[in-house]
Amino acid sequence: MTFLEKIRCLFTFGQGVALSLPEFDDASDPIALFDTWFNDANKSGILLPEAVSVSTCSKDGQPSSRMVLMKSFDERGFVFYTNYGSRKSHELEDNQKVALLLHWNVLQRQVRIEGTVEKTTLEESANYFNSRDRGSKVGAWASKQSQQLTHPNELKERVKQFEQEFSGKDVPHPEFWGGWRVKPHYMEFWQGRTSRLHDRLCFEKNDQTNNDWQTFKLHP
Ligand SMILES: Cc1cc2nc3c(=O)[nH]c(=O)nc-3n(C[C@H](O)[C@H](O)[C@H](O)COP(=O)(O)O)c2cc1C
Ligand code: PXP
Repeated sequence: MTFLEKIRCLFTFGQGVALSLPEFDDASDPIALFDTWFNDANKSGILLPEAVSVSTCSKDGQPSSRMVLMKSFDERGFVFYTNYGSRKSHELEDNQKVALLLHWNVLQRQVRIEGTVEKTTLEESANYFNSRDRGSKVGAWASKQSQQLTHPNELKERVKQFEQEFSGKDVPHPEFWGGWRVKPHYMEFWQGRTSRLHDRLCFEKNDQTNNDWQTFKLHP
């Protein structure tokens, strides 16, 4: 983003933004557009532009959402890492349908993604786990994510226990911790505009085996 664009964003905040939209036609690729928007978000100085809401659904149809950090994306999908014993992971095991939501407020932009999940490979999960700092690695072992604490000091005690267990050694990658890749079949790019006359650029595909996206626009 240029300095001038930043100033224009500041002045138009809340009333739509002055960033130009890319050309949009049937040949457009939503991953390439996401890449452009993600770069804009990174350059804009927004804290944690990679923070994304993940919505899952329980067997009986109860949706739930939480934030995670998106660690990578490409043509294959959007990846985040978590505990495979967590609530979100249990729900994703039962129902692979998932929705992601990103909001970059300074840019007046929102991206909606719908798709299905698959687990990242063991190698991919281990590679990412091994890149984390030691404290977060120990934390992953200590946290029985989404389970109730049985007593107030349980988490602290478990951290101590695993610090001792791995003292002087590398912290290994736990098999209960890894990535989910969201394979999109619907993506919508929302750009705020004046008078609430926003742009909504949508991409949809019916066949996961190819990269043929249909494009259309929606009323705001
Ligand atoms: C900004 C932000 C980023 C987060 N990133 C992650 C993440 O990448 N992975 C994760 O497991 N939890 C992350 N969390 C915690 C989750 O929001 C959530 O509390 C946790 O994963 C348990 O969710 P669940 O019980 O629905 O499975 C993050 C929270 C915030 C606020
Ligand atoms: C519980 C948990 N797991 C994973 C992450 C992902 O971030 P990182 O791998 O950078 O620690 C976060 C980020 O808040 C988190 O809270």
